[in-house]
Amino acid sequence: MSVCQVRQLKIGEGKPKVCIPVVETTTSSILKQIQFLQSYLFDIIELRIDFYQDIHDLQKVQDLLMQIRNQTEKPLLLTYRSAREGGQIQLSDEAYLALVKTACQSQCIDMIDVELMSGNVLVCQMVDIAHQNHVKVLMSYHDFEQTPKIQEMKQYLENMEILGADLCKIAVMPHRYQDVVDLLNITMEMSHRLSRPIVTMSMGSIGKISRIVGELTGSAMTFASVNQASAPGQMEVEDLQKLLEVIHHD
Ligand SMILES: O=C1C[C@@](O)(C(=O)O)C[C@@H](O)[C@@H]1O
Repeated sequence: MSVCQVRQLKIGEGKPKVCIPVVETTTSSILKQIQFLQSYLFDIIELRIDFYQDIHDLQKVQDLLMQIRNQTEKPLLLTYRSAREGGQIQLSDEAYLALVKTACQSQCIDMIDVELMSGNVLVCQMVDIAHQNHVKVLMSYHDFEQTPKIQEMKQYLENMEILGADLCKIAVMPHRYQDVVDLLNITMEMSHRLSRPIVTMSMGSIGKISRIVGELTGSAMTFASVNQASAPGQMEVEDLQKLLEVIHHD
């Protein structure tokens, strides 16, 4: 597996890196939650900005990012998850681009989520802005309804690499155990084939196994919750850390 370094963190090496999404809606509740997280063991904070009530006010977004940066040195991933892919709101292309620009230029974030399905032109613009500002791109694809065909999932991951992703991520919904096994199989294959770390998860209850076996299959990051999950199947961080430790090998 290849490695993507963010601050001191080497994503793609050793145990999967644990990311905790913050899904609060106001500046004060977001800052409070991040303060609260300090007592937990994890690697990355994901700010789910689609939950933020002032997402349309870019000055407020910038101020928020600044306050977060002053509060924690943890690697910070900024994610706008579109309603189309299971998030809270749908921004226009212009608003999405402006948000990405503000976040990357703030110099307060380390990684940004870019949705593959935004279209190649927009994706390339966002990747350029991120890289000009030394922000890593976690490119993503989500399907909350089903697990796409194997060939399709592989193609998504390949396209992400071609479009300049630093990390390539897919999150899909299983309906049967075979869907979970398919996801694990393509993870193993693509983590060898691509020259970027990949992140995969099979959501929901039957997909939980995919959130703990990344060290074996080659999924470099896994998402866990503290009180509030941002997707079905996420485990509480303490439970996840125990399971990752049990599976860990030298
Ligand atoms: O894309 C992902 C993965 C995720 O959907 C999950 O299944 O854990 C959770 C989201 O917050 C994150 O942006």
